[in-house]
Amino acid sequence: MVAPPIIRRVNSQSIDLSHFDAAIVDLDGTMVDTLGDFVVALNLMLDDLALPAVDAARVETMVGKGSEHLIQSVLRHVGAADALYERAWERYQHHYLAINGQHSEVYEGVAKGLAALQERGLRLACLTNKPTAFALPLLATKGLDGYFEQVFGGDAFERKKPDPLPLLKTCEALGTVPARTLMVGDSSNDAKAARAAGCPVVLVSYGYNHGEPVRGVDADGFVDSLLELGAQDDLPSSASLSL
Ligand SMILES: O=C(O)COP(=O)(O)O
Ligand SMILES: [Mg+2]
Repeated sequence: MVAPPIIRRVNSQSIDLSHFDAAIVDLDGTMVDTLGDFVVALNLMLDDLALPAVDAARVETMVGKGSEHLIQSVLRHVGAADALYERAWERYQHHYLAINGQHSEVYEGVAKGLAALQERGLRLACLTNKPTAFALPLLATKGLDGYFEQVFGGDAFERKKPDPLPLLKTCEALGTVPARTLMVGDSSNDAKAARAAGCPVVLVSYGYNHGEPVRGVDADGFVDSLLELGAQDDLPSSASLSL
């Protein structure tokens, strides 16, 4: 007889932050709405290469798997040859560093949510697929750098999310075990990496999920803001996070 499928318990139980020693927080789409920066830097790059511009709606579906993937996807989208990649990467890096943070906004509830998680005893690391050289100045410009003991970009380890390696390495750096380290992200990339690493995972409802509805992703819970996650015990039970 075929065994019945295991039904994950979702929307049934409030998450208890005392189960966690740390949280690993994603950057783009989770803490900062960086779509504007991506679009501006990419279009300056395309202009330098005499290629047509891309629009924000298209870029949104390509974000989250690191800059290399983003540039390759954009070049393919505008019908450019793969051979242009090296020059495109050099131009993109130049422009991104010059405009980093200028067309981006911190999402509502992020600073308060991070502070609330810390007050509840969780240590924090930021883990993004963005290059570390982009992530560090962005966090500093947005006043978010002080919350994190560790910041790792997409070039910090041999492989990026959705591979579990960056999460396992971040747990190692924090000195925490994956089962007691909560991943907080915005996409299936974060959720897949967390599942494979053995970290529980909560996704925000507002970020970039490769153009797909985020609630279709296999995650342990969804929140509308980081403040909702950090201050959930203060909310009415109907608004509590499910796990
Ligand atoms: O691909 C990116 O640059 C963004 O990555 P993140 O969502 O992991 O921060
Ligand atoms: Mg993200």
